[in-house]
Amino acid sequence: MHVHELAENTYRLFAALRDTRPLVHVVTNFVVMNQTANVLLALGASPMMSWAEDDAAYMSGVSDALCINTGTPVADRISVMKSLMSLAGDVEKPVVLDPVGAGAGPFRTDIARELCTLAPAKIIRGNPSEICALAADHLSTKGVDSGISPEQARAILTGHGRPDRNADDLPSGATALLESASALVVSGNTDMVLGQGKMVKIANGSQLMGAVTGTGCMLSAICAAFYAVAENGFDAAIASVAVTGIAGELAASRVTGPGFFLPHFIDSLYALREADIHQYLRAEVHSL
Ligand SMILES: Nc1ncnc2c1ncn2[C@@H]1O[C@H](COP(=O)(O)OP(=O)(O)OP(=O)(O)O)[C@@H](O)[C@H]1O
Ligand SMILES: Cc1ncsc1CCO
Ligand SMILES: [Mg+2]
Repeated sequence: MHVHELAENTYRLFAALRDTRPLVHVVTNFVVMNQTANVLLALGASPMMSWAEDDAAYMSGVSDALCINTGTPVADRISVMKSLMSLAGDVEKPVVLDPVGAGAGPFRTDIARELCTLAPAKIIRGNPSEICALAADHLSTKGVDSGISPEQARAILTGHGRPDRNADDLPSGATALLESASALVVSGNTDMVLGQGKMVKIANGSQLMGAVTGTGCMLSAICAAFYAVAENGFDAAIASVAVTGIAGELAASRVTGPGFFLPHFIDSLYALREADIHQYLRAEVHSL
């Protein structure tokens, strides 16, 4: 597929999102809850941030997509996350799992791994070491930050460089994890979207996105909004990464540091035009 087709598909999904205004139920961490709701509104979706167990069955019945983020995993939240993912799995509702801090100690890693077994129609979006902690038992996350680069993650996830690897009979970490997901998004200076046998690399974004907290969490919520209107998780993930990166780049061009970055990111998402997607998208398609 050509970058022009990726841009066209991204805009088609963006327009569909704005037309339908999907209800996105987000159970996320206490650090980013408010900014995530504002980002979803600016994008054109309708956010709902409840984490009450009493609310779970009703919300699951009316929401168009679910985003689960394990950033502040207190007991009540873990329990409602599991209930919501199971309910979503029953009706094949689009789900995004953001395994914040997977690979930073056994507590978080185990929670993320258990959530991975629920709701197969899901995008898993994390930074390089979070995804590698799920796919390849590679434990290198520093708190909530990645301990490895996207390129190192690519080598680990595809099994590249492993002496025992036989492409025919040994599934790579990514392939095995994709049995419980429709797409994997590994974010960083370059983002990778992995699906069965295919990968798209997207080089948009700005260093400032790593200088404020929660851009990854917001990307995951954006993935859920796009998944609500997309035919599959892979296309939803590409559109989400593209839109987030381009809005981030436009915001970064208007500020001198992280302090004002976030409001400009919200404004850039709100004002994003079809022409911006065509002009700025930098993507490459690879086979895995
Ligand atoms: N150096 C960079 N250059 C370009 N874009 C970046 C850079 N660092 C992060 N990004 C972008 O920021 C977003 C979040 O990615 P990141 O890997 O920082 O997530 P994260 O570690 O999960 O963040 P958080 O935990 O703070 O939510 C992605 O859209 C990514 O493309
Ligand atoms: C900083 C931080 N700590 C727990 S969750 C979170 C938000 C970014 O993942
Ligand atoms: Mg994160």
